[in-house]
Amino acid sequence: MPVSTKICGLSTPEALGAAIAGGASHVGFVFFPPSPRHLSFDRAAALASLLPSHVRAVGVFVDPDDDTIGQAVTTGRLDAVQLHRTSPDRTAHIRRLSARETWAAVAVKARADLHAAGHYVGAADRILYDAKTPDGAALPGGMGMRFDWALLDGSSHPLPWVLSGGLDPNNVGEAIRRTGAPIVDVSSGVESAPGVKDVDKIAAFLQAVRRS
Ligand SMILES: O=C(O)c1ccccc1NCC(=O)[C@H](O)[C@H](O)COP(=O)(O)O
Repeated sequence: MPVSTKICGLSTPEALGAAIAGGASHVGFVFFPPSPRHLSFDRAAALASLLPSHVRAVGVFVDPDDDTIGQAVTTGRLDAVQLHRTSPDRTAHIRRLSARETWAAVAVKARADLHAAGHYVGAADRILYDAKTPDGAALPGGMGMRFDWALLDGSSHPLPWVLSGGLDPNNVGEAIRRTGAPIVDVSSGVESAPGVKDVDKIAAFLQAVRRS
């Protein structure tokens, strides 16, 4: 089964083009003002209009309120929503409200953190295992941090899942072999500076996934 790839935090047509040309299955648009990747809904809609129908647009949010989700879904062409720091109850509510495939981010540092995934059964469609960022960090993701992939050994994933956190063109092949991830997600590993995507790194990442 080929591994799918989400390139997250895109903000220019050039980077979007590299993701599409390299075979990404998903692209991520971040709606979180403190992030260097933050987009307005209009900007995201303009980018989404460039996507072929087989590439899915994922809106990335941090515990969003209903208005934010409503605006994002009506303005942009979002196929899915990805929720960070959002409780299972809120996640279930947003899934109903948005009528979109819903991904719940689970922040992982220790094996006990994996238990949180089970709480999203019935609330989310997919779990995104991401590295836990330090207490007080400005962002819950997109910081190039990875967690110990061995923590996933023997895991019976309660939902379809995505591997994220600190992936890059050099380590993604090993990450896929080690974990059996069906989908991998990357942001800062394909950037030249925070929020600045590098088209060559996007191409190299997608090539490394294809070769894995
Ligand atoms: O990327 C951001 O700026 C961001 C901001 C707020 C919430 C989530 C965010 N990113 C989530 C992602 O899906 C990233 O792709 C994921 O955390 C992996 O990032 P990286 O370790 O930099 O590859």
